[in-house]
Amino acid sequence: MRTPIIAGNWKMFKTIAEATDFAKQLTATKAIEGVEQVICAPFTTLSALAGILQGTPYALGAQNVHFADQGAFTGEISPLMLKEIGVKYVIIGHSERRQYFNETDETVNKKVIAALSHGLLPIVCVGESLAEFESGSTEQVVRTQTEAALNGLTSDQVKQVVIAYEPIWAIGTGKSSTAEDANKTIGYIRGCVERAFGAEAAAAIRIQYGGSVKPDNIEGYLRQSDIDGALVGGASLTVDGFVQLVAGASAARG
Ligand SMILES: O=C[C@H](O)COP(=O)(O)O
Repeated sequence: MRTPIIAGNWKMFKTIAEATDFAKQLTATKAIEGVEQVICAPFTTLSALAGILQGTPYALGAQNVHFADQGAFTGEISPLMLKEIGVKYVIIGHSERRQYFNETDETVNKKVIAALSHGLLPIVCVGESLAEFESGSTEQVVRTQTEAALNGLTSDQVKQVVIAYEPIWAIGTGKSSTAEDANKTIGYIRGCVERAFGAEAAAAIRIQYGGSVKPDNIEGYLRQSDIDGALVGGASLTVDGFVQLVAGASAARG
C-alpha cells in the first residue's frame, strides 16, 4: 500500500517572516496521520523552516536543484547544499521551469540522478500543454517525459521517486482534469514505469496529480486507484488550506 503524499508548492511566494509564521501555525495544529506532508518552499526560507519543522510530521522540499555538487554556476543551488539544510524532497522539471527556464528532459534526468545520489527524493513533474491535450498527445508526452526523467536509474531508485502528473492547462487556471481522466493518465504513466523497470517498481512508485487541486476536489482524486497524492500550488499557501487538503486526502483513504 502506497502512503499518500500531499506536497504544497509555494512557488515564488512567502518571505522568511511569512514562511516562519505559516510553519509555527501548522506545527501548532493537530497532525493528521497516514498522509505524508511536504512543504516545498523558496530557497531563502528553507533554513528557517528546517528549524521549525525538524522532528515534526512535516517534511521540507525545495523547488529546484542543480545537478552538480559545486562549481561556477551563478545563481544555482546544489544537492549538497539542500541536504545540509535538512531538505528531504525536491521538485524537478516543473512545467514553469521547463517553460521559463529552459529545463529540458536531459537536465531533468541529470537532476534526478544527482538528487538521488545525495539522498534527496525527487518529485518529477510531467504533463502536457493545452495544444497537446487537444491533439490527443497526452500519453505520448507523459511517456517521453517519464522515460527521459528516469533514464539510467535502477528499479530500487525508481521506487523512491515521486512523479507529479500536472496537465499544464490545469495549473493555476481553476480548470482541473476530471479525477477519472487524471487516473487514466496516471495509470498509463505507471504502465510506462512497469515496462521500463518492472512490476515491483511500478507498484511502489507514487504518482500525484497536480493542477487546480483544492480542498473541495481533493477527495475525488485520492479515491482513484492510481492517484497517490497531490502537488498543490495556490491552495497550499494558507495553513487552513493546507490542513484541509491533507484532511481531504486522509478522508478519501478512510
Ligand atoms: O506545483 C503545483 C502546480 O503547479 C499546481 O498549481 P495550482 O494548484 O496553483 O494549480
